[in-house]
Formats: sequence, structure tokens, C-alpha cells
Amino acid sequence: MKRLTPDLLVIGAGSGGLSVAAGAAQMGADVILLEGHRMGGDCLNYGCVPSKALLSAARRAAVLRQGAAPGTGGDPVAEYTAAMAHVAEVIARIAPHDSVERFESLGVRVIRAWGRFISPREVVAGDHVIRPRRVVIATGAAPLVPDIPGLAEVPYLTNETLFDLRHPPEHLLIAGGGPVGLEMAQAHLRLGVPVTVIEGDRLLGREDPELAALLSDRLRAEGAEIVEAARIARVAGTAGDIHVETEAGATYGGSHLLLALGRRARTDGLGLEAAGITANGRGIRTDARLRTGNRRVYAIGDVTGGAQFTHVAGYQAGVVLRAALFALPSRARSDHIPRVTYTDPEIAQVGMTEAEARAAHGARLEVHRVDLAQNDRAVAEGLGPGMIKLMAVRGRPVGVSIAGPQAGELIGIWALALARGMKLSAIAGLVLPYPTLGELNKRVAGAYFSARLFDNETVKRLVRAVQHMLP
Ligand SMILES: Cc1cc2nc3c(=O)[nH]c(=O)nc-3n(C[C@H](O)[C@H](O)[C@H](O)COP(=O)(O)OP(=O)(O)OC[C@H]3O[C@@H](n4cnc5c(N)ncnc54)[C@H](O)[C@@H]3O)c2cc1C
Ligand SMILES: NC(=O)c1ccc[n+]([C@@H]2O[C@H](COP(=O)([O-])OP(=O)(O)OC[C@H]3O[C@@H](n4cnc5c(N)ncnc54)[C@H](O)[C@@H]3O)[C@@H](O)[C@H]2O)c1
Repeated sequence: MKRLTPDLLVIGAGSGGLSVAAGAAQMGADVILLEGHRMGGDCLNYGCVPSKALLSAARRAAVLRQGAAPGTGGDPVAEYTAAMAHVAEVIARIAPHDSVERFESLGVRVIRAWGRFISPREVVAGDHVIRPRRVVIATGAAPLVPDIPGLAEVPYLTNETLFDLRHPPEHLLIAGGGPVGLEMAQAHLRLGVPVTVIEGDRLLGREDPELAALLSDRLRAEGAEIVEAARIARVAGTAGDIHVETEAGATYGGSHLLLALGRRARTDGLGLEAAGITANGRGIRTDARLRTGNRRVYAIGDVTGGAQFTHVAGYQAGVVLRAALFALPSRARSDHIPRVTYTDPEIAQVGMTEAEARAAHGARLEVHRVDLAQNDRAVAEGLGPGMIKLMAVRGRPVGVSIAGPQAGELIGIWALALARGMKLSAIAGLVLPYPTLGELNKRVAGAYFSARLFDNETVKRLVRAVQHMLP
């Protein structure tokens, strides 16, 4: 066994681990990075990148099909194969950025092995025993496979196997109507695959119901069968002939089943007990500084069971770098973290939803909304439906929800406003190019002031008085 004593050991080369390792090595720390499987983790190999690439290929296929004369559209099998080839190509194009070669060129020692704590200060990986000054656990999460009767006997897909398909499913059953389920539902619908989504509660349960409804209407219009408030009680069947039964006794059949029922923190085999680190059902427990129960060990990203996004893992990497490299106390916030579901319409959120803001601020809350149809660019481009909703308290935003094209781009300015505690006047006072979708942001901020300015007797009296005095 080789013994190594780096400043920092990072376990897991996904979104969180790669950010910590690159930052620490470039700032002069001696860093070892462990990866037991694929460099790049879920986001590159099984998550963000393949899902967005598939959505993009499917959108193009649907547009081409719409433009084609009846009966002359593309061959659906060839379209599906080409879409999945596009996914593989996009992954291959981004992979060098997350590769062993790139990280070694940054000064990181990469060990391709699974890491396991054998004591509070030591980790074994392959034929190495590593005793670092600090450890960052960034081992991510795996698809949740609940204990549903019959599921273990039935072939099913997850986000780790879906992108290996090269032939379109005859009928895709999707268990779960969260972001994974709905992004993959729309991608498959647009590739001509019949889709049924079975959701135990309501679609995109975390999002504003009004915005989520715009998406479910769209998916239904594109041909999806969507069943809500239908918890899956039993699964049966064989390859190509799967049946899902709900608690209410309804049965839905399809050729393939995709599980999109949430995620489970990857802590198996990490030896957390030996390190004195506790995990609960959601993941590794950390404090606001992302420290685990072991003061030398931090945990970031999906393994902590918090908001599971690449940009959250990256943000938390920055928090840990300040603490581990500079010994600066640094706390992770969550009130300014945006999230986006990349369907059409996109659903974006930062800060509180309307329901959360009402519960937190009661009568002090003001809600303003602007419909996408009120935006000239959207009208000119024939875009829609969509809307922006602003939750404001005393002249400052506490949350923004956007549904529509480029909602993920539009939310950026609100992420800045919430992060910096900016006033709405800063957004309302912006001069933006006309005609752009970005004007929606200015318009909804302006709606906060227009009631105060235009329906205000004092303002009217003041204007009349000034006008009398003017020569
Ligand atoms: C289908 C899908 C689509 C998604 N789309 C988006 C999106 O559009 N935008 C977004 O922000 N987020 C998206 N996400 C979420 C995003 O992928 C995750 O939040 C992100 O990958 C988390 O990064 P991480 O570093 O915590 O973990 P991961 O990226 O999962 O990386 C963890 C790494 O640790 C390795 N590992 C585990 N245990 C060990 C061990 N003991 N020793 C060594 N290595 C180990 C794993 O092999 C893995 O490579 C999506 C997720 C899915 C499933
Ligand atoms: N665009 C993005 O940023 C993006 C995309 C995909 C995934 N992600 C991340 O990955 C995480 C996981 O996504 P997900 O969609 O797998 O999980 P999720 O937890 O968001 O959704 C799972 C859904 O399955 C339903 N469900 C659970 N058990 C059920 C049962 N027995 N029967 C029927 N329905 C049941 C839940 O009610 C829920 O709506 C997300 O929370 C997100 O953080 C992000």
C-alpha cells in the first residue's frame, strides 16, 4: 500500500468534486481526486448534458416534421438513433474538460478508484492509503429505486441507462412527474414515442401550480397521457410488455418503464461510520458551513440531499474552498439559488414561490404578473404561452417564477437581484434593448411601481401644481 498525505482529498469527480479540485490545485494546494467510475459524474454522463442534448435533438426533429408534407416526415427509428448519437457526441465533446488529462495538467493527482474511510483521518482507494489534512465528499446521488412490489422482477430504465437506447421504445411509461420525468417525456414525445407519465402527487410539485399547469397543458397537447395523484402500487410484466398499477387500481401499459422517482445519496461503501460521519435518509448531514460531524470532512452536492443541481454543487465547492484553503468561515445560502426545468415551456424559479412567500410574509406580500403575450418580441416570434410572476415585499423581490421560452436565461437577473438584496427600482430602471424577452423582467418590476405612480392622488396633485407654476 502506498501512503499519501495531500492537503486535500476530494472523493468524487462530478460537478462538485471537479470544481473543488480545480480551484484548490490552481490556488496552490496539494490535491488528490478519487473517481471510481466516470470522470464528470452524473451531469456529464447521465444528467444535465445528455438530457439537454436529447431535448435539443427532439425539438429539431419535431420542427422538421411539422414543416414536412404529410407522409414525408423522417423515419422515426432513424430519428431516434440519430438523436441518441447526438447525445453521445455532445458528451464526447464536453468530456475533455472533465478528463484526467485536464485535471492532471492543473496539478491534481487523479486516482481512478473508489474511496472508503477506514478511520476518521484515513481513506483507502485502490492500493493507496490517503491521510489528508481535509476531505471533501462529493459522491453525488443515484436514481431512487423504491421498494414497489414487482419492480425488482421487471426490466426498467433509469437516467443511467436511458441514453444507451438506440431504438425508440414503442410506448414509454414514465414513473414520476418531476424534472427528470418531464424533460424525458417531452424529448420522447417529440421523437414520436407515445408517452404516459404516472405521478403520485402533481407534476413538478415544487413549482408554482399555475406555471406547472402551462407545462402539463403543453405536454398533453403534444400527445402525452398524464396521470396525476396516482401513486404506483405494483409493477408487472416482461421486456416489451410492462404494466404499472396505481393505488386506485388503474393499470397503464407500455413497452419500457423509466424510473424518475427521485434520487438516493451515494453513501454506500464510503465507510462513513469509520469516519464518525452521520447520514440520514436524505444524505450526509452538514452544517451551514458544509461540515460533516467530522471536523476535517466537508460534504457538497447531491450527496447532502439538498437542492440537487450542478450549479449548487459548484457554489458549495466555492464555500468549501474558502474554508479548507484559507480557513475563512463561510456559510452556504440557499435563498438565491435558481432552478430551471428545460422543457418547452421552460419553468424557472428563484427565491420563494407565491405560496411560500404568502406563508412567510402574509399581507405584506405583493404579487405582480405579466403575461408573455404582453411582450412584443414574443408576439413577433409567435412564442407562448408563458408568464412571469414577481413576489415582492417592501420594494424588494423575494421570489420570481417564470414559464416560457428562455425562462432559464430570464431568471439570471433575478438571481443577481436576490443574491445582492437589490431593490426593484434597479430592475425597473434598466434600459433594455427593444424588442427583447428580457423586457418582461423590467415590465414586471415596473408593475410594482405603476400602481403607486399612476393611481396616486398625491402624485396627480403634485403634477397639477407643478404644471400651474411652469411658464
Ligand atoms: C436526468 C438528469 C438531468 C439533470 N439535469 C440537470 C440540469 O439541467 N441542471 C442542473 O443543474 N442539474 C441537473 N441535474 C442534476 C445534476 O446532475 C446533479 O445535481 C450534479 O451532477 C451533482 O453533482 P455532484 O458532484 O454532487 O455528484 P455527481 O455528478 O453525481 O458526481 C459524483 C461522482 O462521485 C463518484 N463516486 C461516488 N462514490 C465514490 C467513491 N466512494 N469513491 C470515488 N468516487 C465516487 C461517482 O462515480 C460520480 O462520478 C440532472 C440530473 C439528472 C439525473
Ligand atoms: N433541469 C434540471 O435542473 C434538472 C433536471 C432533472 C433533474 N434534476 C435534479 O434531479 C432531481 C431528481 O429529479 P426527479 O425528477 O427524479 O425527482 P423528483 O423528486 O423531483 O420527482 C420525483 C416525482 O416522483 C413522484 N413519485 C414518487 N414516488 C412515486 C410513486 N410511488 N408513484 C408515483 N409517483 C411517485 C414524486 O411525487 C415526484 O413528483 C431533481 O430534484 C433535480 O434536483 C434537475
